[in-house]
Amino acid sequence: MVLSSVLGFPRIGAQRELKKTTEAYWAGKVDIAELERVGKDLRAQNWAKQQAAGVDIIPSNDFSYYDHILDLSLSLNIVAERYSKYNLSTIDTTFAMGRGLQREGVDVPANEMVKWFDSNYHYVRPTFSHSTAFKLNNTKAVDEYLEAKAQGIETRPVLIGPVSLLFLGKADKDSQDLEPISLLEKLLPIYADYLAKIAAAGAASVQIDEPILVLDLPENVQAAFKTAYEFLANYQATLPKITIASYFGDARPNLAAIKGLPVAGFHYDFVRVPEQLEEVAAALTPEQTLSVGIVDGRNVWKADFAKALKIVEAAKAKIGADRVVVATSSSLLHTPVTLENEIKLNPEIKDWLSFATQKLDEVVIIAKAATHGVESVAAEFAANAASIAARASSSITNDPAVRQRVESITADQIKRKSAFATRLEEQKKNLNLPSFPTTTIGSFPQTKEIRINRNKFTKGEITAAEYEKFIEQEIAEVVKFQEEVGLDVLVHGEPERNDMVQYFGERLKGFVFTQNGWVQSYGSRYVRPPIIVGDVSRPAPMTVKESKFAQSLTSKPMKGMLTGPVTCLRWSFPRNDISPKQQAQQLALALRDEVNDLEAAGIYVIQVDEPAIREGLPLRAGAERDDYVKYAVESFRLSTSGVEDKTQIHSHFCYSDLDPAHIKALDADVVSIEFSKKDDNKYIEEFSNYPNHIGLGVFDIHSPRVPSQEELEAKIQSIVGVYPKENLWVNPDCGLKTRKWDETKKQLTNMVNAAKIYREKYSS
Ligand code: MET
Ligand SMILES: [Zn+2]
Repeated sequence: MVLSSVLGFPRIGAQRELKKTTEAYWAGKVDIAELERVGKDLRAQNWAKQQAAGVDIIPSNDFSYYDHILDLSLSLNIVAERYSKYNLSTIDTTFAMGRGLQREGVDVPANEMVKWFDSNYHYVRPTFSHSTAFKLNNTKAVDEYLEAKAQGIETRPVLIGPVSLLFLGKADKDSQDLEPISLLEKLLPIYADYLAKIAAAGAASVQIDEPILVLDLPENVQAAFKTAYEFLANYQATLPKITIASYFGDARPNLAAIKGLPVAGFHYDFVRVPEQLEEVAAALTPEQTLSVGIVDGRNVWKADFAKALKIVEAAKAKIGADRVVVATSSSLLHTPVTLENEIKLNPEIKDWLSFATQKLDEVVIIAKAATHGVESVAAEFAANAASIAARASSSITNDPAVRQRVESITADQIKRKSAFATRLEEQKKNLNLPSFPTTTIGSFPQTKEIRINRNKFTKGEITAAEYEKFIEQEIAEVVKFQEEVGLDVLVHGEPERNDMVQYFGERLKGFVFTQNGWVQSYGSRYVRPPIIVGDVSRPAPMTVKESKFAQSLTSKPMKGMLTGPVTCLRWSFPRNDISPKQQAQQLALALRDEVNDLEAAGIYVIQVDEPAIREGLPLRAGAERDDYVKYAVESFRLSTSGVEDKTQIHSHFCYSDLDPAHIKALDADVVSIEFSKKDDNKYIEEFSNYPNHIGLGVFDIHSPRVPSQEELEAKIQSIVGVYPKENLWVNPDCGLKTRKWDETKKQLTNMVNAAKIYREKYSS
């Protein structure tokens, strides 16, 4: 019998219940009991849903109020003294580590937050130091297992594995010489103890995620798998059966490191890399099971049942039905909760889609077909085949004019007219900026008022003219504020944008939108990625009106603000019927028209944000990665190279460890990079010979905390020591949309004043 399995389910709730309560808790509007009640409710619903769908292996401990990696850090006491010294409750420590905390007697910044592999989820990076003393602080996984059991549902707890936990963490400030993986032997007994408690509670098996198996790993990390899992196998107490889960890529290069480990089975992602079946199956011992991840945990398209079944059948043929499990490729955390409430979607397109809830059925149906034959689910298979065929032949997906334009892209289109040095001279004349110019990354606080008005407009309660007037007022306020505080390159504040990708998607042909398709990005920040269904083009200008209006209010340069082609692609659900490269090129051409239109309208500083460029980088070195870098860079250049030398192109990056070579290749005149939480010296040096101009973020915009002017001066000082000062800009890490106005005012005032100190210091 082939069992069905789910690696994790979205925890946010179909109506974003988790966000609403967490934010209410932060605002002091609900107490911890209410927060926990909502959490419990969500878990109960998710388990019940999976049970009702007939899923055999249902996960628990996939729930989190903020981030599941952070939760494990707390459970294992990976909590720096700067947090633990306040003796906050577990949940408040979690939030302090996730988002920083500043209130009476407490002032502590957040831990670094980084991309979860190549997804748009972010985890809070564990920080290890010589003084890290692992111990079991709580038994979250046990508690949630028992909670499900009390509901009559047997679950398989999920934990991040010890090797990945260490490897994905970093050395804390006070212990920069520490290599976290060296702590493995200290961590293992605590980890084993945790597993023993899970077994004692009655759990027969656990899913241990070791997602780093799809990365290029140093030898000592490869060797750590053997150390870890042999230790666990030999532990004095009984532990649950372990399935090691890998996802998002190719595990083959690390197969030697896990082959023969004393565990019950392995899970691999066959949506991403179906070719790995042969080798990973051959590496199993005769008792080990193979969990075949075949229903896409990362995208919204219906699984192709026939294609999926073929892979499952191939696995069966190799190792026998009883050792095969049909599973989601990864946790479903990365997909929206359900398609049921999408009443506005074009029914033709809706029929091509499958969200987390629908994917439960897919896993169950494919497992059934693998167990009892396709006849047992004949109707489901027939309907699926019809839907797959309908999409392949639909006119929605193909626009010959767009295809033609992509075909005719020339080398000249991906090159600015002159080299940077020449452009710089033109820009100096055109823009007349001081040294250490200050700017922001684009968005200003998205206030309740903005959201209310946008909602009213969407619902038709106010007219387009009324809404436009409201937006103009907002822009005017933001411009006025920036002039008062003394910023040099202004922005219009992006009040008209619900989201930096959605806004563009709504104005481009080829995208569709959901009403409730939210996916967690980090903490209580969720995004509703647009879905690219067809060839992309720009019917009309998208941002010119707002930027032009903003420029009319000030004599300072107004920065136009666009989301780059790769980011539009990465933060949407992409098509799986044409290549990502083709989609990026289509987007780049549409954006090129917009950039040129902005310039024609008198906007001479234009920022094209590419925060997602890093996350798209294939996880391993090799041809696929080289190819990505090439088309990602070319798409950016295609969108920005149509302008004159005097027009200054900015780009912006946040969240992740970037490769300076890739950023350099974009040839933007100015780049801004998230930086404030990177206190390690190596980051300061990383971009120090960057040839064009650069602004390293001086404060964390994810935190309500207001750094003092002195703190910001110290930040600038640390940069000035290493970088040519005439190349430097001063800016925050990223946009301010999630901040409150009072925080923003204080933060920017301190930032501008700190920059002025340096401007004076070096003027002569
Ligand atoms: C995630 S990058 C965000 C850039 C955008 N221009 C903003 O300021 O919001
Ligand atoms: Zn950003």
